[in-house]
Amino acid sequence: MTSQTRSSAEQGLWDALSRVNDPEIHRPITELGMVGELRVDEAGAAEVPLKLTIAGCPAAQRIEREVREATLAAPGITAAAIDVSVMNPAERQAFVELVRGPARPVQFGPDSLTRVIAVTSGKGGVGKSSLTASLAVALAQRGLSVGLVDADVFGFSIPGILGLSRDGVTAQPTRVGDMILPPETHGVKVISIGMFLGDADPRSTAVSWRGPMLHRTIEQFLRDVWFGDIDVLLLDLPPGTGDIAISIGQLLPQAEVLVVTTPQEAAADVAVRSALVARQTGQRVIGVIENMAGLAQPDGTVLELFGTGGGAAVVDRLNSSESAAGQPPVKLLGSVPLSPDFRAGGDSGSPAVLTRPDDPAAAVVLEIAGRIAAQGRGLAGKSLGVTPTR
Ligand SMILES: Nc1ncnc2c1ncn2[C@@H]1O[C@H](COP(=O)(O)OP(=O)(O)OP(=O)(O)O)[C@@H](O)[C@H]1O
Repeated sequence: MTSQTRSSAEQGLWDALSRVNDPEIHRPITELGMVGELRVDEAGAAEVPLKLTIAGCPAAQRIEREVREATLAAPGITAAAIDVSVMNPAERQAFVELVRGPARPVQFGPDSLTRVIAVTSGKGGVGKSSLTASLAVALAQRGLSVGLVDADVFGFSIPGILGLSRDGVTAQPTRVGDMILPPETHGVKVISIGMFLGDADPRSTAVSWRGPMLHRTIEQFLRDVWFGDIDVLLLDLPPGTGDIAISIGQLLPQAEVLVVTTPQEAAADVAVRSALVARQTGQRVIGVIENMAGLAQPDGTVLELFGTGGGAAVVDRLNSSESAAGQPPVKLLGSVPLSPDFRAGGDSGSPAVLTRPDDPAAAVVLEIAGRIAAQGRGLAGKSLGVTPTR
């Protein structure tokens, strides 16, 4: 049925339904082939065939409710019968191609306008995942559309920190054909290896893969997981200078890199090394974040549990290294103090940047997010697709 063959009541209903968005794709269901040939009889009774992408679609109830409400609110409609079915394979393939385009390139290549920021550290346990998740939420709160890839395949913790994994059960991505839609939480689209373990409990499941398998997994995350037009993609890398860091360098050479360290000298040493690997693969280090800095005591003194100066030391060494030639100077973006509430927010899946923005650690992370958002993406080396005129 086309707009020419619809009665005016049917056209009014179609227009009303075009204001209902698919909650995962964020586009009108009428554009996505999810509404079939609708009918309105002379008494104003409407029949709406609604096609869901897959059986058991997690958003099914919400879509059906919104379609019913929109139908009953359309001009002249007196009754609504919503006939829910599931797309056949050809319709599903058409849906995927409509959303993603016919080809399946690795997303976020050199011509993408999405800023890609990989977060790295030398040592484990310095708070890299907590900061990456909190920065993602803070950037989303500033109105940016944000994706987050948990590439820390051995130590994946992002689903837990963001409340997508509770009591051993982790949110699952929706699969439509070969397209994977990442779960969204606190405004961030998140994908993690922890979401691909089937029924295994992520708390007690080890992922022990060699380099090629890791490379393929990251490549699949960037090819099959559909993030849409996002402003920023954050990647939580495993600590150190291993296979994943090198894969990211190959797959996303335009990625910018944030380095997380603690104030401790031993952490600073290895943090510098991980940043140098990133530079070797062509990535630009945009800043250093010092985490686990002094904890304020009730008597006003500050407990420097991990010493002081690690963040500044990493900045100095990166700026004085030979690899700094031709690079903009690296800055210390902030020093995040130790904070029991910040830790507790991550443990409970409710990041302190949302629930306790005045917490000293959360406040610094919010400030850093503001600084990163203000930097914008460097367009050096990027083809803008314009030809100079004389
Ligand atoms: N500023 C902070 N104050 C208090 N606790 C913190 C802070 N930052 C991180 N933590 C806590 O430290 C622990 C380690 O943090 P996290 O898992 O983010 O580190 P990581 O560097 O990603 O570790 P790995 O890479 O080894 O997985 C967590 O329990 C986290 O809640």
